Amino acid sequence: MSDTFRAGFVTFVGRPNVGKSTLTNALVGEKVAITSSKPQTTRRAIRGIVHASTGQLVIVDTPGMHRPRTLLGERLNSIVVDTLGEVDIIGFCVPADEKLGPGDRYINEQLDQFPRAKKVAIVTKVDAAGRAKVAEQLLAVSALREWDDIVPISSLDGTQLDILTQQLIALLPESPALYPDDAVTDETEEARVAELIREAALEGVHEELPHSIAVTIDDMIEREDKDLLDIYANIFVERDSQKGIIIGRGGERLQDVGTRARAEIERLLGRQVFLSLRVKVAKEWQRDSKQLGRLGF
Ligand SMILES: Nc1nc2c(ncn2[C@@H]2O[C@H](COP(=O)(O)OP(=O)(O)OP(=O)(O)O)[C@@H](O)[C@H]2O)c(=O)[nH]1
Repeated sequence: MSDTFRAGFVTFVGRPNVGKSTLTNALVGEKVAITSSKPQTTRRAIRGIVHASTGQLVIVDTPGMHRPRTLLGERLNSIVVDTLGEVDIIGFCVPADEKLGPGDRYINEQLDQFPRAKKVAIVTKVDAAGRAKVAEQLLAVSALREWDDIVPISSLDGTQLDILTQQLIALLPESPALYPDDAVTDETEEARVAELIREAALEGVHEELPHSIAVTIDDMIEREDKDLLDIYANIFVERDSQKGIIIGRGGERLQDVGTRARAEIERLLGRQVFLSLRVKVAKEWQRDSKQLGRLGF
């Protein structure tokens, strides 16, 4: 072991649902990227920061690569390309419990455009596959290209996460720390609160609705007579019918979203909050560049 300190950026790519956000959270040890069983819930380049004695690993979380169908889709893809051009390491994630498919191969081929980045294959979810299947997947992945490393992991039970951190840091350039050693993310508190609300609103909704939800924060203000933070937020959807789905019969669903979001926000901020949620319709916001800008994309 040398005492060289290393620091730099990594991003995880892979098909939707392969476990990129869960891996980010597991490595950072705190909830920074939202996770969901729905594909493509990640929209922003969120950084999580892993601190080790050997170095500092800054994780840039990108949306899954996919073929764009809307303006939002195009912006997401351009975020991915911008991100990949800047990072030191690209971690290509494939799940152990599904055979390599055309989607994985497509993404792997895209990586040729980023010769500067080291490339590490990460076989995720090994807890969900038997030993033979994991071995088979490692073999299949190693045939795709000359990887700088191949690491099988599980974010769920923690298998090999320390090893992955060490291997990734070993591939980073020599550098002093890039962030203070108590920082876990450079996202603003407000952006993290908005993401937690979006995550709560996404739970249990189907099909195209996930892409139609955006959250903005109007205000976060201290209550005068109490140790309480008042948060005023908007949930934007694209159509009146979607508004009904979010609100639910007699407002029941919205109340439930508020309760779950508030619990997560209180955990993040370590204090009591009052959360006021309003559901608004912004017609076809995904296709409208002015509205995309207003909603933070
Ligand atoms: N069994 C198992 N499931 C996992 C593991 N990691 C993630 N998952 C599950 O896989 C699903 C997708 O995980 P995410 O982390 O949201 O996947 P993602 O690749 O970030 O997805 P997008 O944001 O859609 O690109 C969730 O239901 C996770 O609980 C793991 O190590 N083992």
